[in-house]
Amino acid sequence: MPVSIHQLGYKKLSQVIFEWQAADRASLLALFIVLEVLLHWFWCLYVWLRQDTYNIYVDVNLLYPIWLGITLTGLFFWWMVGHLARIKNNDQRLHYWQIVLIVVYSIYIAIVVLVMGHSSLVSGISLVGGAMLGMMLVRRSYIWRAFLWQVAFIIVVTIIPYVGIDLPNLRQLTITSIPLDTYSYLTYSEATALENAIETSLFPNGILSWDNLSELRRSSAFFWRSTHMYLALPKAIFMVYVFRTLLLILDDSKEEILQHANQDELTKLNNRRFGLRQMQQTIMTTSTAQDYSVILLDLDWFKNVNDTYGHEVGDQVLREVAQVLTQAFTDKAIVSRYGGEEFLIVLPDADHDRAMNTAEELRENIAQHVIKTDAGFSFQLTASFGVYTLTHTELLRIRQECAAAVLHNNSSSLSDVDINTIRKNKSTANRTLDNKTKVYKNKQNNRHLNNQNIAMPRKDKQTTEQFNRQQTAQLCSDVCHRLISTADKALYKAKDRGRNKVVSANELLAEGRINEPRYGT
Ligand SMILES: Nc1nc2c(ncn2[C@@H]2O[C@H](COP(=O)(O)OP(=O)(O)OP(=O)(O)O)[C@@H](O)[C@H]2O)c(=O)[nH]1
Repeated sequence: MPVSIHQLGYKKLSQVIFEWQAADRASLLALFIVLEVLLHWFWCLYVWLRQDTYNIYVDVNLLYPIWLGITLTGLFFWWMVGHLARIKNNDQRLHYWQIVLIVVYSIYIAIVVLVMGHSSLVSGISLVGGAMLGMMLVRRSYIWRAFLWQVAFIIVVTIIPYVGIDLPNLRQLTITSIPLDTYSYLTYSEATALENAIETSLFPNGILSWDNLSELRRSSAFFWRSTHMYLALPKAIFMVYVFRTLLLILDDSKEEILQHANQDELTKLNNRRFGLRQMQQTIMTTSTAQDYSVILLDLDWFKNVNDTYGHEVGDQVLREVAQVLTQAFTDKAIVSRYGGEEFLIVLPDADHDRAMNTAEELRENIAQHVIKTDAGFSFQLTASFGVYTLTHTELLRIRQECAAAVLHNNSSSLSDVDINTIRKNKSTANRTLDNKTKVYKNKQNNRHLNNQNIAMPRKDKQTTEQFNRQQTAQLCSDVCHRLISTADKALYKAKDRGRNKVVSANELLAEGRINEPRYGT
């Protein structure tokens, strides 16, 4: 079905560009060309209606064949709009007609550019805008070639008058007589206007006055500048609008890609990777005046749900439990799907009592939640919880241990890697650095130097910073895994004690039932 403007009103441009079939997009391009050709047609009509005024600027004899050509081109592209949509299932014919479309349009616009002025706004916009729009809608390789031909064409028509060949130009008339020695200083349009003015006896008593000449120059320039703006600006505005929309679409896609990368497809919670990354960030940035808690929960006998009601109902359960979790928390909590039927909740500002109460509430909410299947069954299920809280003093200690470990690893690594470079450049270094740099000479002193950050060569500094970042990230990840594994031990105990329970890892640690996790080493 041919594309209509009516349809365009309802379709988002993103759909037009990315979701339509190739034939529909080519058909849309033909429709845009029809609109452009229509603008040109109305220009011809306007000049023809007011030819008494404009015949001093416009070669009316040339206007007629051009107008006829514009009319035929318009009809051809109007036919193309429907034709391209009709052959959408035949790839070969579609490619053939795409080439025809581009070739005919290129020739058409080349003629328009030629007769309107190849150095005008029209040619600039046609060259760039036409190519951009074309690339969005039809095969890019065709448009690229057409674009190169257009560039070559503009170069040729710029050079050709200098080898004595006259090209048709609506703004130009053959000059048969010119009563001025200063002709060489006049532009084409001024000379043309002058010539026409003489022919139409514009000058009173055949006398040329500079006032008349200035008036002619102004009116001629105004007419042609208005013409170029009329022909070029709608296309320019449209192009910028399309480009802006395209960028918005790209922004949306980027956001969507990021969301997919960080989100669990089934539950729409954070996925494990993103949950861990956020946990790593909070562990180093959260205030050390607050305790830091993690809750790990695992659905009880979930395999039975799958076995009894099927995998789809299992999925439904996971989605509904995720909803229960999302509704229970504020922005600060990090809720993620940690594994199959396991969820991780990080509360970066909760002390142990609050974390235990939260887990208890969640346990009750899940146990009370009724799952209703499409097949008409309804059932409830429970979950077991392991909770572990780091007090703010422990958090501070871990951070200090991490920082110390980074420093330690950093200096030993530096002594292995960088000291060689430094020694190689010893003579230069000795010359350029002050006395303090001589501490580079042995490993011990090198460490001292690094701590003081004295006149380190730029590249070494960057390597050190990068190394520090990697070390910190690695240690954060290590700390997170140890926190989760401690909570997991409590979860295991909850399962052991009959499920549907909340067990505190801190209590297990105090009772000596599990080992103290070690961080930062
Ligand atoms: N429907 C569905 N099932 C999943 C998904 N991911 C994991 N599972 C299932 O979750 C079940 C986990 O079973 P188990 O690890 O034996 O644990 P359980 O049956 O919950 O028993 P306990 O944990 O000991 O209470 C397995 O049957 C997995 O196939 C998922 O995305 N969708």
